[in-house]
Amino acid sequence: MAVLAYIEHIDGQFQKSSFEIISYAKEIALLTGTSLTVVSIGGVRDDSLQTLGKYGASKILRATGETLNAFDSAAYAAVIANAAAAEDVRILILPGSFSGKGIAPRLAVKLNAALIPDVTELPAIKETQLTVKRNAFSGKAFATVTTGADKIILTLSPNAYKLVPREEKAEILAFGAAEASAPGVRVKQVMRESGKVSLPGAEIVVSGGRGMKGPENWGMLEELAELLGAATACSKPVSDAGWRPHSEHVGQTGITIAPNLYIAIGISGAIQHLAGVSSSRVIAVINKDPEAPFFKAADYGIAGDAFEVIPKLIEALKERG
Ligand SMILES: Cc1cc2nc3c(=O)[nH]c(=O)nc-3n(C[C@H](O)[C@H](O)[C@H](O)COP(=O)(O)OP(=O)(O)OC[C@H]3O[C@@H](n4cnc5c(N)ncnc54)[C@H](O)[C@@H]3O)c2cc1C
Repeated sequence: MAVLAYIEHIDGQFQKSSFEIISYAKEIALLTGTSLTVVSIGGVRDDSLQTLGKYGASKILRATGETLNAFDSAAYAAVIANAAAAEDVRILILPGSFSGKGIAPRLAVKLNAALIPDVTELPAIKETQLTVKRNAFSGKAFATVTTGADKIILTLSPNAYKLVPREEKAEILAFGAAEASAPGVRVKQVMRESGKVSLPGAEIVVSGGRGMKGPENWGMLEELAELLGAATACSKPVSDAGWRPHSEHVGQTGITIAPNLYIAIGISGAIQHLAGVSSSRVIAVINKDPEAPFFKAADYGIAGDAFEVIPKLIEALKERG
């Protein structure tokens, strides 16, 4: 019984999160003495697919077709379900991303599988029982879940597993598109902001809150982000006010991120905000109120006015070159 991993790409390019999925899935295949099959959906060039061999993908099923050019959770779930049946799979690994969260429940229903979302560690597998740790309550707690189900789907939290370099020669096989019914919503065009670091998989995130006073002050956050190679994010009231796009809103009702470094500027640290960022490896807070709750969750803190601190940080980074 093989292990199957679904990996996503942006315009044909794989991100670090996909290599994490393959590293993690390969380790489970080794633990269970089985093989790993990777499913890639949509237009990806052969040379990009070949790079997956560096993390242990030796068999890649590539599904292409008109209905698969834009993300559609029903169509993608149908392809992965077909691949799981063809490969006689017990354990499926999906990213804990927007698309993974859309596909996983549909797939669980199709395959009559147990779904364990947001796992953070390798599972312990004893005979038919699989036990794994997962994030619970928006990252405020961990749960340890055991299942003996015939089919098991795990979604892996971003940045939860290391990259494990391996040298495998990837064999790429064309896989038939699913007979998915016509999607209810048809995507006509996808426009991406080019040249910006994408928030979900970013290593460093510079985030601003209501303490930034208004959208006209975001220039310095963007400059800081650019110098650090970081993505930008914001608190909910900031996106609600239209200062920043909703795609940047992190927290309980926004997206969940787990970068290596999260820099929170002028954000109070409400529990609903922390729910989306508390898995960050290092948290640095800049707030003019030394009593701001965010300092309790921070690894580093600067109690100071953002309008004085940020220009100094920018200057120091420029001097460093
Ligand atoms: C059901 C529900 C869901 C929610 N979901 C989310 C969510 O997903 N994400 C989210 O972010 N919020 C969410 N919220 C809102 C959350 O409770 C907070 O209201 C919000 O996070 C506060 O945003 P803020 O920290 O930007 O603003 P504020 O609370 O107004 O804090 C601004 C901070 O900036 C500091 N400051 C002011 N001026 C400066 C300066 N010059 N320099 C440095 N610091 C300065 C202040 O000291 C203060 O700490 C949710 C609320 C509810 C009820």
